[in-house]
Amino acid sequence: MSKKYLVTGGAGYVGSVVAAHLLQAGHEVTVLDDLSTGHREGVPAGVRFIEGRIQDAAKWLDASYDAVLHFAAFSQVGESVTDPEKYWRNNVGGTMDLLAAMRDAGVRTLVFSSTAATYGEPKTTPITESAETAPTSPYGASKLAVDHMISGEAAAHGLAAVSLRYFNVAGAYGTCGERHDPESHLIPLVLQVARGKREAISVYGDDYPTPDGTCVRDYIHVADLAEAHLLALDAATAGEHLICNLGNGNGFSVREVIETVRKVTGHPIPEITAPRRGGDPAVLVASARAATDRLGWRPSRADLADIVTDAWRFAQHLDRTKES
Ligand SMILES: NC(=O)c1ccc[n+]([C@@H]2O[C@H](COP(=O)([O-])OP(=O)(O)OC[C@H]3O[C@@H](n4cnc5c(N)ncnc54)[C@H](O)[C@@H]3O)[C@@H](O)[C@H]2O)c1
Ligand SMILES: O=c1ccn([C@@H]2O[C@H](COP(=O)(O)OP(=O)(O)O[C@H]3O[C@H](CO)[C@H](O)[C@H](O)[C@H]3O)[C@@H](O)[C@H]2O)c(=O)[nH]1
Repeated sequence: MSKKYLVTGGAGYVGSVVAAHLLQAGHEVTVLDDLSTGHREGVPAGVRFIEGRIQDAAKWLDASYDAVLHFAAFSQVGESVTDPEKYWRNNVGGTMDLLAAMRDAGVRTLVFSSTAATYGEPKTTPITESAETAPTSPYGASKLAVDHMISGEAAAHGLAAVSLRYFNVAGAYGTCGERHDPESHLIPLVLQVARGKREAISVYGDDYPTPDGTCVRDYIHVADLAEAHLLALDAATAGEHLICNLGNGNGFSVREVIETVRKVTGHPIPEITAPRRGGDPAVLVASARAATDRLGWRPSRADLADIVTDAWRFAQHLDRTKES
């Protein structure tokens, strides 16, 4: 049955891919985005677009919406360390306003973009949802605060809520892909070398306790991630706040990623060994068992070469359309 959804942050990377999936499933989709880091042209055709802030969501939200999928946030880990108040105000303050607007409008289902950054430096691998949450950045702390806020909203006011804790999102879906500015994520940065936009890739540390000394991450295809959001909408239950990790359960090192980009693009990708980046855990790999058990989710694009191939195709699309 066709439903009506509000997607906050739907002009951004993950939100635009989820909006495209909702549309393809036959739903009516409205994107609310202030374009602070998003791109108007990234919003899929056929979606209603409102340029506005989640802080003002009450202006547009009404009982005709079946649920909100909430992606709008600032998400630069480094910036959150130097400008933490920006993160508390937007990610936490903005979500408080959004939850109030949902309560007032009687919209009682929420899917929220949480993050592996809520766990901080893991004590055991793979990471389950019962692992200690000890974020190492204000970004991670702001997302954890929102998770706590949502738990309270579910317990006190019967919200049906699912938080999805993404690990390293990568890849693209058609013309929806990753375009952060500045870019900090490994795969788009390595692809910038292949596109001739940067000379070499810096490898942040090769003395970690991992097989090749570089950090290991769990890369998940953004289209697999999007499918989990549709399943989460079905699984959401009044009064419950379900939290699920989303990852493939496989770790790839920084050097393995660079090597995969060399194979996919045919470019030599020069690399420079640089000092460690502050706050990077050596290994972050998800247990996605809860997502499988509770949502019925199974990733189908776990191969790193497939993920990089889709990201490369999107980068070439940007070059063709002369975008950055
Ligand atoms: N990309 C990742 O690897 C990753 C990993 C874990 C979690 N997340 C989370 O997923 C979500 C989406 O991330 P992304 O990579 O697509 O980021 P993005 O920056 O591409 O998208 C965020 C969108 O939110 C919008 N926005 C920000 N504040 C807003 C506000 N107050 N009102 C309205 N719109 C606002 C921006 O303009 C942007 O379009 C974020 O909540 C992020 O914390 C992302
Ligand atoms: O130029 C670069 C960029 C990154 N890296 C390394 O590549 C790995 C992946 O880095 P990303 O910046 O792509 O991703 P992170 O693992 O830092 O970040 C991810 O995990 C975080 C939780 O720790 C947040 O959830 C964040 O949103 C999510 O993208 C890290 O070891 C990083 O040090 C490099 O060596 N060189």
